Amino acid sequence: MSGPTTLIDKVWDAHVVHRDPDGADLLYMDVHLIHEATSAQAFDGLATAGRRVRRPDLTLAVEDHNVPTDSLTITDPVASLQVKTLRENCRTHGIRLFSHGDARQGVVHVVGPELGIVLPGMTVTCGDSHTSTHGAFGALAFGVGTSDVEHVLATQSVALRRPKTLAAEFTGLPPDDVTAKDLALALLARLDANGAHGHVMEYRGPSVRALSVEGRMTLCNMSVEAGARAGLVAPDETTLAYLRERPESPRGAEWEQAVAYWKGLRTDEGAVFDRTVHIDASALTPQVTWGTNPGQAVGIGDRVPDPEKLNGPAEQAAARRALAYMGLTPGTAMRDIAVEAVFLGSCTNGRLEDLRAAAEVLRSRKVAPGVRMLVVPGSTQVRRAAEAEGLHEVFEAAGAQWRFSGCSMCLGMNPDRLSGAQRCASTSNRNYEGRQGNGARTHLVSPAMAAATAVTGRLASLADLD
Ligand SMILES: CC(C)[C@H](C(=O)O)[C@@H](O)C(=O)O
Ligand code: SF4
Repeated sequence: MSGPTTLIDKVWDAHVVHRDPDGADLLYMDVHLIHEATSAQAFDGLATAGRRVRRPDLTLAVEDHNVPTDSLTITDPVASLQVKTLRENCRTHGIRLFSHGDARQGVVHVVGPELGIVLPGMTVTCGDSHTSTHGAFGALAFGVGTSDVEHVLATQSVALRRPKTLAAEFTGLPPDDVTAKDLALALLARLDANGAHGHVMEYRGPSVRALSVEGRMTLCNMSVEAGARAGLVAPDETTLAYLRERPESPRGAEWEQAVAYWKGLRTDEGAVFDRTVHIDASALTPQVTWGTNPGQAVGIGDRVPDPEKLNGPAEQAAARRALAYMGLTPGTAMRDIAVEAVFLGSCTNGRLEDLRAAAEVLRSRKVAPGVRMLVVPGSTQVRRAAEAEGLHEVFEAAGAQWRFSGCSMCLGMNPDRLSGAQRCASTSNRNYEGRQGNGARTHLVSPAMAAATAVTGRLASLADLD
């Protein structure tokens, strides 16, 4: 590419190994993350083809999706088999694996960044849609399917069509109670569930710059919920400060060299995006979802929308169906909706900063009677850091359960599930039908709102607390 270029195109172009006439580019991958839920078939395919893993040194495996969070012993037969298979595959190919109980175990998208193995300008892939999280560092991070996982294992590259570029411009600065999660939900509400299909988004503007790296991870994590291939934020001083302290980030002269390169990782003045969306962050309020896709979100002070008043027949039909599933009536104030469960965790909002925000709310307050609250650190490192600050005591004193790390109630793949049509305020990223258990009803919120909701027993923000 010549002339002013977007960051997305710069990172893409720096990784093209081969251009195919049919339009796909073969892209080199700097980091490959794997987990027990989506790697077994890929390793099987590799074995059938008689191949080895090309770069075990660039591959990192964790156990996260299936593991129980109330114990370090896996008893479920399906989970046991998946974990055993991952362990065998990692042993066979010499891949580093963080197992349940390891000090560095955790949700794959929390573990990679905290180790410092994802750096600005890198390409990252994983057989998991929320790989987009790693875009927070100015990396191009793609979730791929199992056949692509096999391809990356075998060749350290993957064939992808060049994405379109979308600038998500957040103008102004948000009010104090509006977090990265609220920015993400507000953007999704604007874009609709599949509105960024085929694009990579670059998050831009002063409110993105003001976010911590953790907040940027929350934002990038949800890119895929808009149908985007990935999302990223250009690196800056905040990124450098985060990376400087990571155990595996470059040191000494290598660090200096890397920083010099990273400084050029930004969208040039005058570069043109295929599409631009503006969101006025200063006008936002804390967001909550009412439906069964993450873009069905409103401000906490709003009401459940009337499907008949939405735009067009498709959106109306989707809303009718969502409301039937969610057991909600149009016009109900969001603040009047009572919940039975609260889930604080996941790769969206299971980092230390998220736990701190919730603990702040729960300090000297109690979880409402009849509400079950699970606090699940995104990684064992997060769990230990939180314990060192005494956050676990705050959660337990409030009546919440303090767990080991894993994907937990983010999805019903492990013992942490809701039963029946239970309603849950959740800091995760998906509210699809059955996501947290068959029939379960999910309302996506930020950590602070999850904690406020736990206290009041109804969907709430900080403004609802005494
Ligand atoms: C199980 C895995 C394939 C899935 C994903 O791709 O994202 C999961 O992590 C999720 O969040 O739904
Ligand atoms: S925490 Fe949830 S979103 Fe993240 S990887 Fe696990 S299941 Fe997927």
